[in-house]
Amino acid sequence: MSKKMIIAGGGTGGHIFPAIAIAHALQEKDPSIRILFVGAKGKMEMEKVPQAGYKIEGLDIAGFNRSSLIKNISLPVKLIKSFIQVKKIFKSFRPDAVIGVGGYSTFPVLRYAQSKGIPTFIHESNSFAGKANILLGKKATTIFTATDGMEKFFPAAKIIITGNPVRQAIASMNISRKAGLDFFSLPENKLTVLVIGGSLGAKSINEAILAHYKELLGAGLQLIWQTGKTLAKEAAEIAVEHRDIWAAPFITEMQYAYAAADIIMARAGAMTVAEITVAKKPVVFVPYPFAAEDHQTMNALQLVNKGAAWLVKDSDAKESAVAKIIELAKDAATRNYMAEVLGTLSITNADERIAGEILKRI
Ligand SMILES: CC(=O)N[C@H]1[C@@H](OP(=O)(O)OP(=O)(O)OC[C@H]2O[C@@H](n3ccc(=O)[nH]c3=O)[C@H](O)[C@@H]2O)O[C@H](CO)[C@@H](O)[C@@H]1O
Repeated sequence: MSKKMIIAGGGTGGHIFPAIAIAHALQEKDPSIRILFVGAKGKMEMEKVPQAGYKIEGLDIAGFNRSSLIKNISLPVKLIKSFIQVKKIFKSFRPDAVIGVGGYSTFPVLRYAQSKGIPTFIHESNSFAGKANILLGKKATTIFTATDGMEKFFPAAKIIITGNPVRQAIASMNISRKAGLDFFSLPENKLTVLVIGGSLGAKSINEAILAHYKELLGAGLQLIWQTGKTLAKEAAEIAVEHRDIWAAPFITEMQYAYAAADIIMARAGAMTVAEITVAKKPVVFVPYPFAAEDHQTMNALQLVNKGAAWLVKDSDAKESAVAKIIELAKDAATRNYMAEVLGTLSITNADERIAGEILKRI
């Protein structure tokens, strides 16, 4: 009998893309497996998961809004509604196992599975575990983590350190720099700076580029700029004026961006960090300072402490992030050193390992 699995989570790319990577790896190991994603209505997964070829159901769930408490009034109702939806989904799909990748839908789906004695698996991509995952970890079958030292959040015997599952299009790194640059219609003779604001974009990074892009161009650099939604219009206007700038709110084919890049400026979301180690491109991180427990700074420091990256604080971004990029562009020795260290940290088989460990246990 073919096995059936639910993958639950989403909200941002940092949860969706590793989930898709795990789904592909499961399917590769056992093509008869049936996979259903469960996400949150209106969130990015409702678009990205079907694009990757999988079915998804959306729950009416919402996250806890830290900035506006009043917006949480409808939360209990939504939670109850989503538990009813989850019950229905389980009744018709009858999963043999459930995988939680973090984000809105993870909690109700895994909680329900655990109450029914269905094996649950968690993937925690950050070096600081989220509250929902900590709670779910107690009854989970196995918890896959990106880094060591996670025993402070989860039962030690359940942890397997796999690293973060970078999707194969990026992990295989089989695109040349020229093919990457061609994709963005940029020439080969200039160093290329790739700016990644994370799946939702980064306001402070965009403001830094807007204020100083002329210095970047003046230093002979060209730019691939992923803006997210904020300031996307301004960026698009500048890109029309300047042939050396390519800008868009979202880059679907990130493998071309990594191939084209010589230097990266980025937020330090867990998957972005994992992908940069695979791409082995020198990087200046500007971590998002309001992520839970400042985990982006922790993600970035793991590379910075090894000499594989530089860090600019969000509050200094406008002032000095572009200057740091120009400094790095002039310093080939540091760039080479960073690339070398990044190579020693890269993990390209986490998807396969996670899939293998799950299949062993169900
Ligand atoms: C603000 C915030 O709380 N962000 C969190 C969120 O970030 P976010 O969703 O930005 O997460 P990550 O940096 O981990 O991953 C982004 C993913 O989106 C992809 N991508 C991004 C831009 C683009 O144009 N195209 C594209 O495909 C990247 O290749 C990557 O696979 O989830 C991460 C993983 O839990 C956390 O570490 C981050 O702290």
